[in-house]
Amino acid sequence: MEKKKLVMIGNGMAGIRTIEELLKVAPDQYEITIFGKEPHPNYNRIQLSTVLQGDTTINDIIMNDWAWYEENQIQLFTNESIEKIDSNNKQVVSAKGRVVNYDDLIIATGSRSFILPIPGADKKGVVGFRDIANCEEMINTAKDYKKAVVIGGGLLGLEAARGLLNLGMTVDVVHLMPHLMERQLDAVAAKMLKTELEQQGMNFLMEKKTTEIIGQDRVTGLRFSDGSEVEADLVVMAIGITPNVQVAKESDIYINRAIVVNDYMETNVKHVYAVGECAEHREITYGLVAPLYEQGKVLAEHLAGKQPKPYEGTILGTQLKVSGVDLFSAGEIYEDETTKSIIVQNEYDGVYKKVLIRDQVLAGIVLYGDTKDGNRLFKMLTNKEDVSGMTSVNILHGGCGAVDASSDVASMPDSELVCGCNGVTKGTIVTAIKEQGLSSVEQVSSCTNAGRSCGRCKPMVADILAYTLGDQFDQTKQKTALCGCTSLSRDEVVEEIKAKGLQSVKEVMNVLEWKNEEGCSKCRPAVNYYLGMIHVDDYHDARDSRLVNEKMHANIQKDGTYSVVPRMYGGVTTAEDLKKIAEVAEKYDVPLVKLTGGQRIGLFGVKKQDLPSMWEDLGMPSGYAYGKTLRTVKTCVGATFCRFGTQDSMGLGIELEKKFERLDTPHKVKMGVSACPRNCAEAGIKDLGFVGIDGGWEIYVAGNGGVDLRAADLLCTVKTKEEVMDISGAFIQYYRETANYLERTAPWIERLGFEHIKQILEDEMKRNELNERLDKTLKRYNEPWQEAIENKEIQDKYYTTISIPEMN
Ligand SMILES: Cc1cc2nc3c(=O)[nH]c(=O)nc-3n(C[C@H](O)[C@H](O)[C@H](O)COP(=O)(O)OP(=O)(O)OC[C@H]3O[C@@H](n4cnc5c(N)ncnc54)[C@H](O)[C@@H]3O)c2cc1C
Ligand SMILES: NC(=O)c1ccc[n+]([C@@H]2O[C@H](COP(=O)([O-])OP(=O)(O)OC[C@H]3O[C@@H](n4cnc5c(N)ncnc54)[C@H](O)[C@@H]3O)[C@@H](O)[C@H]2O)c1
Ligand code: SF4
Ligand code: FES
Repeated sequence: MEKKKLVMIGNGMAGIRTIEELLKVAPDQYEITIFGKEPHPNYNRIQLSTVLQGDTTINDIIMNDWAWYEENQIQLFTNESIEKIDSNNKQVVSAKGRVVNYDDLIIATGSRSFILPIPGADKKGVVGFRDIANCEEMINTAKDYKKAVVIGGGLLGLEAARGLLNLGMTVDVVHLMPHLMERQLDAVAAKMLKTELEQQGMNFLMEKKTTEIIGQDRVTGLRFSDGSEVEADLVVMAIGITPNVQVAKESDIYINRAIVVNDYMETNVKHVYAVGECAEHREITYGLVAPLYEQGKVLAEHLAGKQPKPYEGTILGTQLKVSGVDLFSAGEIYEDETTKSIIVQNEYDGVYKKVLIRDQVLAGIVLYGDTKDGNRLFKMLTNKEDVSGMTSVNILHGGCGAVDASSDVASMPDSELVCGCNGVTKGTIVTAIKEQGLSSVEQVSSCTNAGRSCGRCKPMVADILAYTLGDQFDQTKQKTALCGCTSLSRDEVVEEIKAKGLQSVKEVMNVLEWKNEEGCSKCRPAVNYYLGMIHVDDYHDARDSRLVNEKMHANIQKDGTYSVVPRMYGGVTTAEDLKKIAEVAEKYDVPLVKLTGGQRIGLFGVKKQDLPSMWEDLGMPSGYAYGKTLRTVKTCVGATFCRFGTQDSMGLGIELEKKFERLDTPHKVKMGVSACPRNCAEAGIKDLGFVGIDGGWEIYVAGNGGVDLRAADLLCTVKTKEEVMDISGAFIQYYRETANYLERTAPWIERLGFEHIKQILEDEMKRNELNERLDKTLKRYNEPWQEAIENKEIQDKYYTTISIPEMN
């Protein structure tokens, strides 16, 4: 049966959760196309605060990588917004003019930062805080400027302010109201919060209304309604959000504050749904993920025809992600004549607790300084539990004064909520641990979703694991399980492959009893790599288990096109090769021809179906610009032309590249060869670097010039090219055999210790053994594009077009 077409506008948290839920209940129902305005795959927006605060990196917050879309056969267009919905013809039109038909349409466009409509708001240095681009702008600004002002003392503003302090800026927070976070905290809790944040270094300008942003091109300060001014190099607006509904505005979809939906997320137009922050349900638009995920589940089940329970709205619980601050708030904040309150204020310990009760049920909770009763109280609030038989102590502190984590967990009822973001209870987690044999927090997350959003519940998940597994709980496994599909660590998997002689990815997963028999995008490429590393003589590579770029032998670009980067050994080319590249660029109408950082020429924006014939026309080897393998060997001109050169850097570079090209390594490997210590080829920030000196070469290892800058360590000095090849081969092979898949040489050497690696490489016998295994492995590689050109099956399987929506 032909699949129905589902199009989703927006590639954010609520939308993608909806698709994940849909794939669970109706994996084959739809051919799915997603448009995202941002250039990234789906990421955890919540964690932008932690990225800004320096606790994690952008790479770590990707939730569904490119491979996930590919594996689920989802056509993703990033960096491409939808500008028009034509609900009569059931079509959407993108800003690039792409027209795509749908049977069902989901609008999941989220919100944008509200920017004060005041003079100067468009100056350089004024940003919202909503996406990766904003986050990067703040991080970059902090490198050159020192004074930040955050407008808005709500959740977002305070998390941004903490991040900017961590980036070394001085920070003023401008707030309109008399106390901070007035939507979540009462005056007492807000005062305690303000005192704590002042101690952390924030300065507050309370009850200030900004009327103008001053400066020429770039912001230099703010002016307030009372005439006072404050200096600023960076202004972050965190004064709330505006739902993104422009795209629906010109159609006949009904919009109030946001897109109005019913209890099944249906809009007034048939086959058009809205979910997330762009949706308005019973006159409420939500700005936290918990309700949006509930909406997503209902919508997915509705689309799958499962007749879900209607979505009836959510009571929100909030916390602030600033270290040193422990607060929780839910429901109503302020007393009135219909409420009775229980209040405990312990100024000495900095603890404040307030529970509001109306008609014998909880109406609101404010906790500051001690939030361990937050989830229990929140459950009482949402379940509308009758508290008439309870004392105030019982309400505030529960049945017993338990202290340690395990007894806390033991006394928790199964129905108690553990992960507020994802609505996961203790009972669900315990059942998953027992039934699926889970043994790490990561596995519990991937199985139940607990911990996948703000991450605050992870310590509690770990406590539940420890309590449920008892003696079998192994703290070390918490970090080392290969992925959620197995409880085995990398080393255990490698040992099992060797001991049991396992030959294929499928066999590894079967014999080692993977929980998910197909594996996932994390373990499949890793297992394929380990198998290839172990079976030196022969290994039948599982191409479909590789990461998408390696599978395609081309780097997939933001817009779904690919890049073509032919090899230029040592960065050296010829007029003949340049002519070929120019002809191919012209023939295939290549939109961008660019010199890459690795001294070669890249052709960008190539259509998938053009790849084989382009490579055939080029007749050059692949540069593997997409691979976990040797990428480039950067060289300086060296002794051949440079008057400072003492060695033949180009000659050595070419020899190295020819020897190690195509070899699978745990992560990409880059090399640099300079012919004198002026080091023009930047050998000091390469995985392997060589610097010519009088009478020989210095060999440097484990440098990195990327995000985590690391200067390479001097491993040794040698006299001849042969020694260089010998040490390099042994180094690479030792890295191949001992690193975790996707671990660069820099973290690997930190983990194993430089001295240890040096000792191994100083041992001639070990070096010989390593080189022997390496040489055997190198024999089995062929030129991948030559194979593809000669093999029709490969071409049909990987390089024909599938369901790419047509351009208008
Ligand atoms: C810094 C920060 C910290 C946060 N912390 C928390 C927290 O601790 N807890 C919590 O629960 N929530 C938190 N949130 C809120 C949470 O991130 C949002 O509620 C959630 O991301 C909303 O999901 P969504 O899918 O509705 O919107 P989004 O995640 O914003 O996704 C919408 C996507 O649609 C795209 N889009 C918009 N228009 C178009 C178009 N016309 N065509 C194509 N694409 C389009 C947007 O570019 C965006 O990528 C935080 C938010 C921020 C910014
Ligand atoms: N930890 C979390 O749960 C978390 C963290 C960050 C963001 N978020 C979500 O992101 C969204 C945006 O957060 P937000 O804090 O911007 O929104 P918000 O609406 O919660 O808070 C905005 C704050 O700015 C203040 N304000 C409004 N106008 C002002 C002005 N002119 N000058 C000074 N202050 C002014 C308001 O009084 C309010 O306290 C919300 O939906 C929020 O829930 C949640
Ligand atoms: S590294 Fe030395 S030899 Fe090479 S180009 Fe620079 S100055 Fe010349
Ligand atoms: S509470 Fe946020 S991920 Fe669990």
